[in-house]
Amino acid sequence: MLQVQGINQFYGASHILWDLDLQVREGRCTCLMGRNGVGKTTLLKAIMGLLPVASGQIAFKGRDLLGQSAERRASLGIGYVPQGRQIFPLLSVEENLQIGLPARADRVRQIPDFIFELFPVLREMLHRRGGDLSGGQQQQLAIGRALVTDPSLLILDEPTEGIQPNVVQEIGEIIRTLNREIGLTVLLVEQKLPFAHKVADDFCILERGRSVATGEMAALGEELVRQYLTV
Ligand SMILES: Nc1ncnc2c1ncn2[C@@H]1O[C@H](COP(=O)(O)OP(=O)(O)OP(=O)(O)O)[C@@H](O)[C@H]1O
Repeated sequence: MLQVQGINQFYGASHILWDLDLQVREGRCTCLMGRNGVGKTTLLKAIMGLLPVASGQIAFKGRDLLGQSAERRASLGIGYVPQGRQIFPLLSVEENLQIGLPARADRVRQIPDFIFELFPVLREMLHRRGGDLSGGQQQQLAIGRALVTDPSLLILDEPTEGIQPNVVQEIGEIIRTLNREIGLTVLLVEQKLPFAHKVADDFCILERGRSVATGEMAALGEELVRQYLTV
């Protein structure tokens, strides 16, 4: 569904992503792994069009993405939940969700009902300020906001970061439901190995901006974990 080929990316003179390939198969959940600073967030931002790339190709459902704006990539069916969630603390839950919808002069921004079926707490908290929600509720809000346009690929950057351990499991169940029951293809960055094992089908490990190992999650061996993932 998503094919990244030979991507090179620079921050100024710093070469961050090196000839990087990534395949995300339709209907599956792929986990992008690697230690801090290896380029995971940079890769997601490049896919979303939030950072320019120097060379390479990115295709979504066979269509070239690199010539498209970030807004256009979202409208083609890619939802993005950034690292740190980035909800607006002073806006209501409803306003935060509406921000995910494209602006239409001819009608009120209507939040689809399935969002509240997936996240009943967001309906309960609809008029509360985003900043008043707990960390887990904010993560649901951030995922809900990425889903209001009904994407076919959902990209999540460290969805469990800063979330209490008992809520991490809840976030995992939400991602599993989205992927296995609703059929969304998922690409996520995740550093917690047990969580990755629970939700993901495939892995791709980055090391210093290069893809160094890929495969099925069930086959991720101890040697790769020791070499590239443990700190
Ligand atoms: N805006 C920026 N300007 C310059 N260098 C940057 C910028 N953002 C990130 N970097 C550098 O790019 C490299 C990759 O960073 P990136 O955030 O993509 O890594 P990551 O794997 O997502 O790490 P983490 O798990 O800590 O979020 C790091 O060396 C980082 O210092």
